[in-house]
Amino acid sequence: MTDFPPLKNDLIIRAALGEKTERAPVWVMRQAGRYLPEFREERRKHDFFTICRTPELATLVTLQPIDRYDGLLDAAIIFSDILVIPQALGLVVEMVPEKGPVLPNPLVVPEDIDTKLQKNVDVYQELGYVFKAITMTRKALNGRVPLLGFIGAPWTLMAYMIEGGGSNTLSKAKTWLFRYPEAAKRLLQKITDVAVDFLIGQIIAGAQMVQVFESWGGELSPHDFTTFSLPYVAQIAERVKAKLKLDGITPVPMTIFCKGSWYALESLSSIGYDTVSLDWTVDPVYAKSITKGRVTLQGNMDPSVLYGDHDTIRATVRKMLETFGTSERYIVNLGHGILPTVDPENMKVFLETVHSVGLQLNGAIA
Ligand SMILES: Cc1c2[nH]c(c1CCC(=O)O)Cc1[nH]c(c(CCC(=O)O)c1C)Cc1[nH]c(c(CCC(=O)O)c1C)Cc1[nH]c(c(C)c1CCC(=O)O)C2
Repeated sequence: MTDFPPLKNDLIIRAALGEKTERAPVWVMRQAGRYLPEFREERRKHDFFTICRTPELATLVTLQPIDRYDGLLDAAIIFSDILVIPQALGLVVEMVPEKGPVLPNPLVVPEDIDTKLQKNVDVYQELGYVFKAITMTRKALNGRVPLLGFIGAPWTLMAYMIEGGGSNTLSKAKTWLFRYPEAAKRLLQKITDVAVDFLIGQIIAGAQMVQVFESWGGELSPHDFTTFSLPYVAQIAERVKAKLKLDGITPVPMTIFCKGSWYALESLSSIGYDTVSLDWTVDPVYAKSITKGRVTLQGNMDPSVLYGDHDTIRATVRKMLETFGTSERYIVNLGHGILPTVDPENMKVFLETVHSVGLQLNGAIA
C-alpha cells in the first residue's frame, strides 16, 4: 500500500468504531456538488464523467468543500458516482444537465444480463481511474481529514440499469422482481461481485472509510427488502472485511445508507456494518432504541432545513445533537444529499453549529 501523510483528524473513524469523541464529527452527502459555485465552474468546463475519470479533476472537486469550509468538515468523499459500476459492467451512462443520469440502452429482458453485460469485470482495468483519484486525493488532503470511498448497493444499481435513469414508480425494475425473481437475483449477485472487488480496490487505494448507498431501499416492502436488498448489502460487508483480513489489510469502517428503509434498522445494525446512516423520516430516539448501541448512527437532518434561516438551522442542529448525543456512536450528516439550490453560507452555519454546540454539550467549553 502507498505511504500516506499521517492523519490529523480521526474523529469520524473513532466515532464509527464506537470510541469516545470530543464532539460529533460531521460531513455532508454530496458536499462536493452543484450548490458550490466553484463546482459549477468546473462543470461548465468538463462533462460530469470526465471529472470522475480524470484524477486531477476528481481531486480538485473533492477538495473544494474541504478548502471552503476549512477545518469544519471531518471527512472528504471521493468525487465519483454510484453509476460507474453499471458502466464497468458495459452499459452506457450519460449525465444530462437538469435531468440526471440516463442509460440509453438499459436491460429489458433477463437475457440482456448475458448479452448486454460483460461476463467478468476486472475492476482495476475498468475502474482503475477511481483508485488513482483516491490515491491522489488522499495525498492532496495531506492528513487533514479521512477520505471516504463509496459504492451504490445492488438493488439501487439494478433499478437504474433496468429503468434507464430515474423513475417515480420503478415499475420496470419491479417487474423483474415479481416476474423474473431468479433473473433479478442473478443480476443482483453479478453487481454484488463487482461491488465487493471495487470497494476492496478503493480501500487498498487509500479510502479510510466507505459507504454503501441503497438510495432506493425505501421503494421495497419490508419483505421484498429482505429478499432483494438485505442479503446483498450483508454480503458486501462480510466479503469485503473477510478478504481484507485474509490479505493482512486492516478493514476500514463501513457505513450502510438505505434511504426509506426505517423498518429494517434492526437488521441493518446486525450485518457487519459499523455505521448506519438514517434519512430524516427516522426518529433518533427510535433509531437509538432499536439499534442498541451496536452501530454508530449517522444523519439525519432534513436537507431542506438548509433553506431555513440561520436561527432555524442552529435550533435544528442543537435538537439533533441533544437527541443523538455528541460523544459516542454519532456522526452528523443530512438525511440525504445537500440540494443544489442551497446557499453555501447556510451550510457553513450548519457546520459551525455542529462544532460549537457539540463541544458545548460535551462540556469542553462552558
Ligand atoms: C442515487 C445516487 C447517484 N449518485 C450517488 C447516489 C447515491 C446518493 C443519493 O441517493 O443521492 C452518489 C454520489 N454522487 C456524487 C457523489 C460524490 C461525492 C459527494 O457526496 O460529494 C456521490 C456520493 C456526485 C454527483 N452525482 C451527480 C451530481 C450532479 C450532476 C452534475 O454535476 O450535473 C453530483 C455532484 C449526478 C447524479 N448521480 C445520481 C443522480 C440521481 C444524479 C442526478 C441528481 C443530482 O444531480 O443530484 C446517481
